[in-house]
Amino acid sequence: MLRQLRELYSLLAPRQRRRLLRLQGLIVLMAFAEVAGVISIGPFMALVGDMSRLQGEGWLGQAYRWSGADSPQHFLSLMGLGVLLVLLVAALFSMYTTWRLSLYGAQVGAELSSRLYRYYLHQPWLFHASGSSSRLINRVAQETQRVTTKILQPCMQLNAKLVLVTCMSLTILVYNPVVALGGIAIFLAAYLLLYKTVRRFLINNGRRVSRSQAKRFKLMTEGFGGIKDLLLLRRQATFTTQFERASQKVARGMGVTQGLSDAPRYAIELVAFGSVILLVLYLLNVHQGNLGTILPALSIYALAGFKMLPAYQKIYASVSNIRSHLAAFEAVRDDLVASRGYASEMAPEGAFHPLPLRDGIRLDRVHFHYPGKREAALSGLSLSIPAGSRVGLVGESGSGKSTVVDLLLGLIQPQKGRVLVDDVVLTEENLARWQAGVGFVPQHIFLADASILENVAFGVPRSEIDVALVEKAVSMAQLDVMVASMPDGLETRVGERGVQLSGGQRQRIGIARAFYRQAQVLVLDEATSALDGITEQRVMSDIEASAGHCTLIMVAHRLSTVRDCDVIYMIDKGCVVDSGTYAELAERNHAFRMMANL
Ligand SMILES: Nc1ncnc2c1ncn2[C@@H]1O[C@H](COP(=O)(O)OP(=O)(O)OP(=O)(O)O)[C@@H](O)[C@H]1O
Repeated sequence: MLRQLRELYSLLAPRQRRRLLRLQGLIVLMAFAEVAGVISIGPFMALVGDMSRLQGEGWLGQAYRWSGADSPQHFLSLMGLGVLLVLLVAALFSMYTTWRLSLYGAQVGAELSSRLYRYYLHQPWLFHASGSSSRLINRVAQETQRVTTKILQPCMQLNAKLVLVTCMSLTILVYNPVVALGGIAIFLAAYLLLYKTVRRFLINNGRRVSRSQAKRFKLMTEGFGGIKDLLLLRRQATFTTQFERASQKVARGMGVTQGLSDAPRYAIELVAFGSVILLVLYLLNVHQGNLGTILPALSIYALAGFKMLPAYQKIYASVSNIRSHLAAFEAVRDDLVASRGYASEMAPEGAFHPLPLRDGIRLDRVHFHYPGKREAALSGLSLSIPAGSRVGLVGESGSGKSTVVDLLLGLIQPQKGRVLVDDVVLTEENLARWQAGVGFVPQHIFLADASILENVAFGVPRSEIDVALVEKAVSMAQLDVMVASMPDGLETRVGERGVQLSGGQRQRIGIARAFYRQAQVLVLDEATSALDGITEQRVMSDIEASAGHCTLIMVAHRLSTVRDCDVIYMIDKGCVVDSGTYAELAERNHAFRMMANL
């Protein structure tokens, strides 16, 4: 456990560590204030037990004469008030420190969560293509939440209470070593015994919660994501049953951990009462029943015990919570380590000047192998795309067209071969500049639950959207009639993932999004497949019109889409098997004729 906590500490940013150090100072001061409160009760009780001390030469007698109190009772009341004041200051200090500690824990948790989110959003395409988004959502939302409330915040509590218990124990140790050592030994033994008994159980319990939590997120993402199929197939029960089972496991796991952290309190209270009886008997025996001597010691022990008992309980509860939820930290640890020192902000889009394209783009004998796949997706594929031309990529499903598109977009890099823009090889250094000039329209457009305006200018802050440019892009994508018929025009919201729009309308928003970027290279991956023939023709002719200065790369199953292309590449098993104009291919290539239904 200590190893993991050290790792967690090493993940903190220097600023967070400095704050922690300042809080540590506050914690020590809080412990001193609490100790002062406990000690202050001693003289007061000594006086209650033996008022004749006021007449003596001791410091109590001197304080009485100096105070100007007109009677011993008056002095006792003043002392009582003084004790209350010290206790009040200690209580206020403790409240303030606890509040700061909770805030600190929550803030660190929020920062870790944001750091993970930022890290995941900046990961390359393959990272996302080979993993599941529900796993990432679970880590950013749920596991970091557990790290915050079940590890970080208990850690802060643990820290504060350990300092308090140590200071308090040292104080009673100075006051009476026998009583202090006896008391500490009894409580430590009781808690250690409890902890040893439940430790393994807590660890396994935490792992079970992590597994079930991940399953719940997966079921939510898949259930809501595939709702249309679920409704149609009436398979909701499969999902709800699994969800219920996973939820029960999470609830049981969390409940058991909480119960195991809280329940021992009652057993320990019993130990505490037993100890008080033992203490009274011991003191009466040592001081031969002299109440005046016993009372102050007893009050100090009682108050110290009153403060230490919940502190011990908190330490135990914190340790069991931390132990049980370490699995949550383990789930995100590697990603948190990887995200350490991650650039807090990537340069904004506009900061890159697009890489100019004068001659053309060339794929030179590129190979690409997806991790974990036996067959290569691309094996030595070469093709060239002259600047300003319209190029079509056709081929059977799985032949490698989308992989070529991903290479052209710079989303993946070839394992062998080169991607050349003019004669410049595309590398990590110039990738951002290349991407700044490329517009991409995928087959499935992602629409945010926002207005059409915001969806066209996707990712641009609301105040920085160029509305005139959006209007132009909307008109070029043949969307102006639809927008004009909508109640709020460009401000009309489209619903989550664009559920309030037809497939064709969604795709046209995607096309408008590419136009908004004023890209010099436009890549359309099955972008017009959801449009009806007439609309496709109109959108294509608009794209063609605007593509006067644009290079157009189109992937299409429907060959009519690429009919007007300057060159069409036929791809099969990761290689270019033929190329030419539509007419040339239709004349000489049998497979092409089959695809075109000629
Ligand atoms: N993220 C991925 N992980 C592993 N393999 C992949 C991944 N994406 C594609 N592949 C594999 O790479 C090969 C080429 O796929 P690609 O998507 O490029 O074909 P495609 O021609 O675009 O197909 P379609 O027309 O069906 O979209 C296929 O065998 C596919 O299974």
